[in-house]
Amino acid sequence: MSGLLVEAPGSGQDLAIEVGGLHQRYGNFEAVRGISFTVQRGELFALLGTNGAGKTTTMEVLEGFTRPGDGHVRVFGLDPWKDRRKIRPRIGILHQDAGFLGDLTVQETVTLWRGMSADAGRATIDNALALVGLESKAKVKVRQLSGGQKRRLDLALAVLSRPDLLFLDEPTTGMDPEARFATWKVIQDLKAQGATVLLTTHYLEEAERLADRLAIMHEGSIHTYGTVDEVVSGAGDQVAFRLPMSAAQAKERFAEGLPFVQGIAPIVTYTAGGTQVVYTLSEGSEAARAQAAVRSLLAWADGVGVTLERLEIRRGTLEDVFMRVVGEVR
Ligand SMILES: Nc1ncnc2c1ncn2[C@@H]1O[C@H](COP(=O)(O)OP(=O)(O)OP(=O)(O)O)[C@@H](O)[C@H]1O
Repeated sequence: MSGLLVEAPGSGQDLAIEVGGLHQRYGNFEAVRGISFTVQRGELFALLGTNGAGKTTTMEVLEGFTRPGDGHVRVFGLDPWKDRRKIRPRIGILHQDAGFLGDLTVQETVTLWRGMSADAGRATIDNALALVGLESKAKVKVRQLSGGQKRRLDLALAVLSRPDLLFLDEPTTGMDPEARFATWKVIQDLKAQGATVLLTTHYLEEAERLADRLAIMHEGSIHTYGTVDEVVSGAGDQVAFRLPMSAAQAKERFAEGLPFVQGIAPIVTYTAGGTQVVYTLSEGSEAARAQAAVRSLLAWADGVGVTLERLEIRRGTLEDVFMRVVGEVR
């Protein structure tokens, strides 16, 4: 499904990023295989995907570090490679690995960075450190920071010049839940002040919390995209319950297996406390369908004389969609 156009609601000058049919190669290897998407100004767009899907490669083209291969790429209407001098002052970049000098303190690092920044006047060092909660570490050497603290320093540098467009490549990797939450708040605040954000992450919850729209990439192609609600609605509802018995007891009792519901086989997981059974109803299923599934399961349970514990109808999750995308193309 490469070459899908992921259109932002706006167009033309509302767009911060336009990518159309981008192909990107490393020698004979095609890392990006004809992807298309747009990001509207002020929007937060998340690129999700498996390891090696091509997310960082795409970011590097948009950041002006790599010459685009085939296809159309624009950042604020300009060519990110040819016009990188014009674009650079307007963007902030958080790389996966910034490569700090370990002997410098946090404050010295930010000072050095600020000296190289094209628009240094827009933020003070104290502000930048306060923004990411590193004020108390100003005099600490970078090599003494924890992994999550280094990631926060990365973010301070990326936002130092208050950029119009932020590229955040896995911004919360290595952070504890509290630091991750604080970082989400920083990103939301920057967005509220008008920044456009292109984010990559392996944390699906992060995308669910932050993204206006997202795309799931795998092996160089975009396989699904849309708002979080649009993407999640493709997951289908699930009907789930627990049987109060061990795997051995369940196998003995239901020698012929658990029933199919609407032609769908259950996914059965045995745990110490019981047996979890889940049916994923097809894409776009309606409440009536889930209700009919529950009815037939209750009839089956009455027939075999078993209690369905914690019986529920639940909405599919982004994780379900992600696993299906990855599973389908394997
Ligand atoms: N400089 C390079 N030379 C050759 N191959 C490369 C180079 N950089 C990346 N690749 C390959 O291109 C593919 C895409 O890599 P990329 O870093 O863009 O993926 P990603 O989606 O960011 O992955 P991850 O989530 O693991 O960071 C991978 O198969 C990777 O091995």
